Amino acid sequence: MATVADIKSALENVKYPGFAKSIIEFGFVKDVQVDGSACSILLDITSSAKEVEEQLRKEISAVLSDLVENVTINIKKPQEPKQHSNSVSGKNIAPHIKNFVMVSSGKGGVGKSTTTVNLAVAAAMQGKKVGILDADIYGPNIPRMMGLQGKEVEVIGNKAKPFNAYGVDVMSMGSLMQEGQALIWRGAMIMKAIEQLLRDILWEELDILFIDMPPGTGDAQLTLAQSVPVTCGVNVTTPQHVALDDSRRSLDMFSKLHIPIGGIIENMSGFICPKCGEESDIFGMGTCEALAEQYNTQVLGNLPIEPAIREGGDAGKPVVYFQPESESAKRYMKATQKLIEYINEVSDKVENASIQPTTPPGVSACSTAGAAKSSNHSHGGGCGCH
Ligand SMILES: Nc1ncnc2c1ncn2[C@@H]1O[C@H](COP(=O)(O)OP(=O)(O)OP(=O)(O)O)[C@@H](O)[C@H]1O
Repeated sequence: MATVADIKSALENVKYPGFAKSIIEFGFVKDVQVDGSACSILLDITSSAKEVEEQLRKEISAVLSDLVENVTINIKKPQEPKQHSNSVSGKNIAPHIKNFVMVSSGKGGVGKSTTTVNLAVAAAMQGKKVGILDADIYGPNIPRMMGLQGKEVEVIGNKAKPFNAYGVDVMSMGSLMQEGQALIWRGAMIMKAIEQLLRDILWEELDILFIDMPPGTGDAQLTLAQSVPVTCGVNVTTPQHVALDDSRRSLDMFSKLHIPIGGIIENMSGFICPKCGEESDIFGMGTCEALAEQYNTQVLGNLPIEPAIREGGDAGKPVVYFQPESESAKRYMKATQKLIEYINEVSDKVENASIQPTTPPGVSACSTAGAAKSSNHSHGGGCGCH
């Protein structure tokens, strides 16, 4: 029968992967116990790599196979360093903002800006210090939706002060560009614009900055992910299968950029008749559950087509603030609560501020001229009850 000394002596033949010394010489073997034909070993190693653990398990089992029948190997190792969206660039150009939520959609017109506004206002109503950065350079609708259209930006030094509406700090490319001016955005310009919106705006200390991205997966998403540690992404989609295919691309992008997925908002999920209050299925309902499961995330909420949502958007009066008793407002509040819970779970205990900022002197974004596109589509229709 093998003894502890026999086991230790066999383990002297197991080299620590990548080194000439054995795990015994390194002092990584912390405990060996033998019980008849079984033995258990406790290792405490310095690498978090999966490959190192796998190799050690294989080699230990091999050297002990003649001595004992059953081997239990327990390995203590450091936690794998967490990948952030900015892990490669190491940049964090807005360290005083605790959490960044990237609101994305696979395609345009699905209600991404509407969702951003209502989630942000709901988060402020739930006591958070919140901002919205409208980075949708192709169609910056946030000023209209927050009742800020046409307001002049206040410039202090060479930085711009965000507006405040309904308890939320807001800055939009739309407020910095001259309305109606067309501009073709190319890669480098998009990157510069996104960086300036983070660096040259006097953002206060915020708990959450919601960022309304241009639709799709392009340079803007990449730049943002490399510029700050994005806490999580929220995907907005409508329930039709064609929209879900686009959403997959958007969700794949989150994964590639190491952005945790906070959840999916299924927008225009059914229709609530303003006259009878009845909910009817128009584009399909509940189709995002399977998508959420596939990406190991959650559906934050199913938002119906409700005229009050569109009217609130057009009038600059977010439904969650002005009609808190409406079904949509309640669902936005619930979705926000779920999102905040998720943020609390994933956000590191390490303060964002402890990641060293890189702040080369920037040029004020206020000088940037461009286009403001307004794309408010109305979703009317009826449930057929009248
Ligand atoms: N659940 C809803 N019920 C009723 N109207 C809605 C709903 N969601 C969005 N809308 C309306 O649909 C239109 C498009 O919404 P929004 O601008 O938020 O979409 P988007 O995805 O941000 O579009 P873009 O790609 O142009 O930025 C707006 O008029 C908005 O008020």
